[in-house]
Amino acid sequence: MTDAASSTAQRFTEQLRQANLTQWEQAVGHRFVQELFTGTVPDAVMKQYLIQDHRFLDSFLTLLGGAIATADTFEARLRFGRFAGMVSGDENTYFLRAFEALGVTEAQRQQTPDATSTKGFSAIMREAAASRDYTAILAVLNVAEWLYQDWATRAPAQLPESFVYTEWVTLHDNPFFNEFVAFLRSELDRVGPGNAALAHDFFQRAIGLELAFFDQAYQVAA
Ligand SMILES: Cc1ncc(C[n+]2csc(CCO)c2C)c(N)n1
Repeated sequence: MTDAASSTAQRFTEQLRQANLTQWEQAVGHRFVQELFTGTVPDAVMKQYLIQDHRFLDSFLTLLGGAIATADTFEARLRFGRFAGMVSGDENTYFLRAFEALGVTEAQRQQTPDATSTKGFSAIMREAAASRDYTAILAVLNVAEWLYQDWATRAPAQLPESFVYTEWVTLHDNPFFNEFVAFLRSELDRVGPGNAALAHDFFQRAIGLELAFFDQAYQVAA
């Protein structure tokens, strides 16, 4: 192996992914992802997924706030700040437009209880943010962002017609997002080895929740 290749193989974030590869691939290759690419997610499943994911976004912003508070460089704080602005803008309008296109009413959204995996995600994101530990926060952020980028970049060139599907792919595969994932990985590569057990713990739990999150969308009456 060349020096460059061996140092790539030893990246801390790659070690984390390799340690959880089975679950990672199960999530990235999930039925939901396959059906998203072909535009064949049953409407009831897509509605349930998006209702739950819109709630996920609320806790996610708490986690980003934790990253802004605990990052150890000004540059990192600026990056997280810019990203928080993007998430609070474009992505939020995607949800609202998708709810309208799918005929999801405000009442339906309010009456739908939190799925177990939504509660689990909310809890781990709040736990990581409350820990005030930059490594723990980065471990959860890396799973949430990198795993989504991984499946989105595996999408076929020809995407479905409806923006409900297509935009959910392109939101997770575009130059701004890809650069942010690269940044998240380099930050965890840098600080993670100093607190490896903690990083592994949060990373592993977050992957299990990602898988459960896709699964729960199918646990609705179609
Ligand atoms: C369960 C679940 N896990 C990860 C993501 C991905 N994600 C969450 S917030 C965010 C930032 C802006 O897009 C991204 C990429 C998701 N949506 N739902």
